[in-house]
Amino acid sequence: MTTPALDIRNVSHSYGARKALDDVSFDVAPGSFTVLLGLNGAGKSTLFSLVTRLYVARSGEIDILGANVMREPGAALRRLGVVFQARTLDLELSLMQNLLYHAALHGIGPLEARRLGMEALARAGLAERAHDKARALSGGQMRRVEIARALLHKPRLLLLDEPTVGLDIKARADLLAHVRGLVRDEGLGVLWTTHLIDEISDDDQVVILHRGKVLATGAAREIVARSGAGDIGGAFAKMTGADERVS
Ligand SMILES: Nc1ncnc2c1ncn2[C@@H]1O[C@H](COP(=O)(O)OP(=O)(O)OP(=O)(O)O)[C@@H](O)[C@H]1O
Repeated sequence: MTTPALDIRNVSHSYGARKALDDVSFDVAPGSFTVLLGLNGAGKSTLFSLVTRLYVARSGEIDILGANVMREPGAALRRLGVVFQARTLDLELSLMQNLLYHAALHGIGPLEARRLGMEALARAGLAERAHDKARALSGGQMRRVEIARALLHKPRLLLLDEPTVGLDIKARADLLAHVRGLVRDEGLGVLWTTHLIDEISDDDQVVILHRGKVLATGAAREIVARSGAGDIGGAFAKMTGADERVS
């Protein structure tokens, strides 16, 4: 069996008495676009914090390409790229400076960092903007730079936490197409969190997370078929109660 890009087994986490994650298990295969679908408060950000080791899981195991985040954190985190929900570019720096800063944090020397930076910007369609300040970019372009930065050290797993928040319809579609292209062309494993049904394609892998529990995993079309609903929004509503529709 191929080693999963991300393997989450029986993970639980509480904030005081509030259980944010309850025995969560799923995996992300290499070269798969996996959507973590859940409403606000489902536990998506908590899960991100555990995978990135911002928090320590109270119970359960998390492996990134076979490296355990607790026992081998250095190896695990080197295989991981993350795009957080909040924007994190320095707007006063150029795109290249933003990338070089990240490369330095990963111990990549300046010459190699410039080469990798130009390569990453070209992949993002932004090579000609390398020396523009980040402030001059549109929201969608900024997201692409954040993705380029997250991929600079060549991780095999990319996590994106609600990356389309604040983008218009076209920028959302472009960003989705860009990331799906990375999955297809480079075999990256991607975990994309959202509460937006229309970001899911029939062939995507989906994990439905609701109030800290995984309610379903599998290809979107299989989840829909199993539920007897007409579409993934209907399947979600059936599983969670009709009043809890995702948009
Ligand atoms: N630092 C914290 N202290 C206490 N409770 C928290 C904390 N962070 C999250 N929670 C609670 O844990 C649960 C899961 O929250 P989490 O932010 O992980 O969900 P989410 O799916 O990412 O939602 P959102 O999209 O709104 O960020 C919620 O009930 C939330 O109120």
